[in-house]
Amino acid sequence: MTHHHPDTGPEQSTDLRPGPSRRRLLGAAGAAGAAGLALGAAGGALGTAAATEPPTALSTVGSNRVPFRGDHQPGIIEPAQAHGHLLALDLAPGAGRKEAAALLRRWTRTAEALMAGETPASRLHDTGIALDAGPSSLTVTFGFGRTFFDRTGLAARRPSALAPLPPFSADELDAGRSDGDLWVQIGADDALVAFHALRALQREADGTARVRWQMNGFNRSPGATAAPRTARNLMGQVDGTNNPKETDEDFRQRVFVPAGGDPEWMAGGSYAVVRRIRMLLDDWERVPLDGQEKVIGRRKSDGAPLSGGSETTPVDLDKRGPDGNLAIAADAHVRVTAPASNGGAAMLRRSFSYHDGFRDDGAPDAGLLFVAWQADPMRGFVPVQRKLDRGDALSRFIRHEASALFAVPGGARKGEYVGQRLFEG
Ligand SMILES: C=CC1=C(C)c2cc3[nH]c(cc4nc(cc5[nH]c(cc1n2)c(C)c5CCC(=O)O)C(CCC(=O)O)=C4C)c(C)c3C=C
Ligand SMILES: [Fe+2]
Repeated sequence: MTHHHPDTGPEQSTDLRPGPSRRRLLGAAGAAGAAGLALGAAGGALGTAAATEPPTALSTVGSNRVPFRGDHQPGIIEPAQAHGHLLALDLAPGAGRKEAAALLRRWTRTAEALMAGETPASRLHDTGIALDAGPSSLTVTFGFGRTFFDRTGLAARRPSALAPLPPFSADELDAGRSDGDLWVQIGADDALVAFHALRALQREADGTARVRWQMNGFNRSPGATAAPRTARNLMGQVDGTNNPKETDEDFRQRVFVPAGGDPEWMAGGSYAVVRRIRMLLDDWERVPLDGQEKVIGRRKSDGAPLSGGSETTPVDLDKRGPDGNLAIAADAHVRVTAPASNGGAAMLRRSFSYHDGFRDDGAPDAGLLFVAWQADPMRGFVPVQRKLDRGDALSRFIRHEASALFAVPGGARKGEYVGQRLFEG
């Protein structure tokens, strides 16, 4: 059971998560049922000594739990968490199909335990980093890069959708921070829970796969705004508004590979395009507000389209102002990226911001760990990026510095490990 708010951006569904807080609250307050809940919540007001109180219940942030098993892997349609780690690994020399399958088995067991808020099976060696914390909406997602299939003798099963992304003229890609045999995406609303998972999973790869690159990202913390809202990126824009919605008729078709699709082992899976996009914030922040809004085609304060209405009002690309000019400029980012401008191409964007300090030139090394999900990159990211590459207004303020594409298989069903249908199908 996973949910995505029907009308709003990635950050908006703290109240829609499966089983918010109840499980932990009951655990904390003993077996007192609803009375325990009330006691747990009102404990402070009773003013009694801590020693005689049941332990204070975890807040909803810690207690939120995302199910690991299902048709799709977690970490795709759930709201992006406050903390993210992206990890790409290459198989070690000598590691092949058998070792890779064993790794996916270990990873599956550990990811399932961690997402349930349990200590992993190798608890004797657990680092203890996440002790005291609940699952905190932890999700772990696994993917395979193009090179994985050669190294494991599985080239015949490589999806054609994993063909290398075409080069784009504005690319300034760092090969060392691009691609990779294996990919792990970790998200959690607590930084220690996220790092704990990163460390546990990386250690389990010891001897089988080595870290190729690793990136850290973040989003707004749940509860930081008075009411749930779409998150902002580091340019200050409301970002995620016009994502495909789970309630859209074609949502699944756009995001997930159908059963009977090609290859069959990818049924229920999706393709993740990962781009590290640095923002030229010094240049951006010099642009006056109305200029910034023109670049995107939406108002900065509330994300409403410049064609009128509120954040969720559909964008009217034909609307003209009293001066006869297009309300949303010809090169505005939302016009260039709209499905209507790209033969219907669409993707589910689920990104993290990043900040890695300052560069030698004094500029912030900050931007977007752009993660886009789609059933087929040729009907999602590729046509849209081709169009952006020809120069939308935003291109002047960003640099694509790393790129990767991963096949993310469907969710593990009961008794299965992630990717089992690839290895054993
Ligand atoms: C190739 C795909 C895309 C890249 C790369 C990309 C980079 C990028 N985008 C923003 C900020 C915003 N993007 C917005 C909308 C939007 N962006 C894409 C695609 C890419 N963006 C799409 C498909 C859309 C939706 C278009 C539509 O149908 O309306 C918005 C507006 C709010 C929203 O709908 O999310 C913002 C803001 C940045 C900063 C960035 C690179 C750093
Ligand atoms: Fe965008």
